[in-house]
Amino acid sequence: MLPEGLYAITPDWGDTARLVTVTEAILKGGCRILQYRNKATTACHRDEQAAALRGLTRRYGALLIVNDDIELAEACAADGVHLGGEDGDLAEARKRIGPARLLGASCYQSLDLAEAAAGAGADYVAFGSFYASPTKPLAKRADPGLIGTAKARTGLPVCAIGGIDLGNAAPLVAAGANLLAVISAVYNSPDPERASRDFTKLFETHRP
Ligand SMILES: Cc1ncc(COP(=O)(O)OP(=O)(O)O)c(N)n1
Ligand SMILES: Cc1ncsc1CCOP(=O)(O)O
Ligand SMILES: [Mg+2]
Repeated sequence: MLPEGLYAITPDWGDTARLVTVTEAILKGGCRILQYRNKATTACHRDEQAAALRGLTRRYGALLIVNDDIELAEACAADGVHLGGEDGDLAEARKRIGPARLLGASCYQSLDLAEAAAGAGADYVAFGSFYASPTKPLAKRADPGLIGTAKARTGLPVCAIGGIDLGNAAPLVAAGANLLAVISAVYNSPDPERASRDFTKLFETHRP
């Protein structure tokens, strides 16, 4: 079962001790779904970081999703994998990971992609970037109106991503987003535990 709320995604940090410390603060704040994403290191270092985050997420009863890499998701016993448009065929991925692991799909600004992802066996569909993203400044923008339509058309939980912070997140939750995927506003916060708690509270106050 997919939780709702903050979906923290790791930044491209090389320092595993710092990554684990800040991630632990985010989990203490209430986040129950974490994506391991590091586009800037070696496969060997990714193995080490993913294993550390697997141990940590288990201690907090949180799900661990691995970005891009089914092999790594299986190797670290993650709960699932997130794939974008250039990360392989979703139906094949579903076959490979079996029914037990979660499959998330990037749909950018496209309802057609979301319907195809649902047909291929995705467990959630992600749209974005909703705002200017410090992590992916060139990502195209998505309209919040997509959220309700995608939920109605796919019947799947919808994740919003891209430039989301505590000042702009509420309308996305009010529009029906089940998950808010966030990198900068939690990992670069002066108080990541508090940021996580405040994102979590938004779901109590703004969920439709
Ligand atoms: C929850 C979530 N949504 C979207 C993405 C982006 O995936 P993708 O387009 O494959 O880009 P990269 O993250 O691989 O750069 C995501 N990772 N997670
Ligand atoms: C991976 C990804 N895909 C679209 S925007 C984005 C990055 C989100 O990071 P931030 O929360 O720092 O904008
Ligand atoms: Mg990807």
